[in-house]
Amino acid sequence: MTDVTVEFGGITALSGVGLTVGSGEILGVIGPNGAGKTTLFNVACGLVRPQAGSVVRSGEPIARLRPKDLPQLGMSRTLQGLGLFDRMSVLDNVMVGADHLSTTGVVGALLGLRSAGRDTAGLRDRALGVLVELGIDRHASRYPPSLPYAVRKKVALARALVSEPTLLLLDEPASGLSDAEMDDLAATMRSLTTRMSILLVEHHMDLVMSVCDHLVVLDFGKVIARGTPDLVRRDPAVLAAYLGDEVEREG
Ligand SMILES: Nc1ncnc2c1ncn2[C@@H]1O[C@H](COP(=O)(O)OP(=O)(O)OP(=O)(O)O)[C@@H](O)[C@H]1O
Repeated sequence: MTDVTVEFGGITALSGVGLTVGSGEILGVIGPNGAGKTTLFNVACGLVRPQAGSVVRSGEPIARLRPKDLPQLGMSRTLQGLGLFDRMSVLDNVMVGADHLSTTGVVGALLGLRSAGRDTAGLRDRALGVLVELGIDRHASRYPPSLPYAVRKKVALARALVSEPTLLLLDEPASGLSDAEMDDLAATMRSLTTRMSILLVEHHMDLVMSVCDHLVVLDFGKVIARGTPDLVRRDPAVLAAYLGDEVEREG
């Protein structure tokens, strides 16, 4: 992103924000409540269009990024609300994430269109492969409402992975997870970096500090610090921003 500014009415949610997710790196975006993290994530996935600045992918500015353009750009996202289909099996939920790779469409296959059969066999294999990678293949034929939250989160991640993105956008993937589940998520994220970059927006400091290569810290819509977790952790501007947040909450 270069020089991205977003205003909602009179509120400046982002002001001249620039960041780069390097190849194979995990870039974390952190900041106190209201700092602009969600807005930044929404700009990255085309849900919010900035008033100024641009989103650049592989050196090319993207004129009007929309969420449906993400697969063609080698991008994929998970959202805080998991957005799984309750009446579809885990495997079908994951296959939906790869719809653009199929000529007839997964939806066509799910509707029983015969022409879609051969086309989706490959996608089914790929979806199963991702479920195996995430250790949830035994749940392939289950329905999301019958599964624990952590497993449903993995299904949502699997759906984002099946399109084989080279840039994965994760919005608060650790929310609602136990410490052990978070360790598992961290290991998964690290292993994914062999084939993709990750932009991580996350509140949970332990995860951010342990898994990210670099961090960008927002406060009141501006970048107040950037660098390795070790550097950012000791930055006085970051400490002051978070301390202010604590004081406000306690008050
Ligand atoms: N749709 C909107 N309309 C008006 N103001 C908005 C809108 N979305 C965000 N804002 C404002 O923009 C600022 C940044 O909000 P944003 O949700 O991006 O911050 P955040 O860092 O994600 O916060 P949190 O950690 O609380 O989720 C806030 O002042 C927020 O009130």
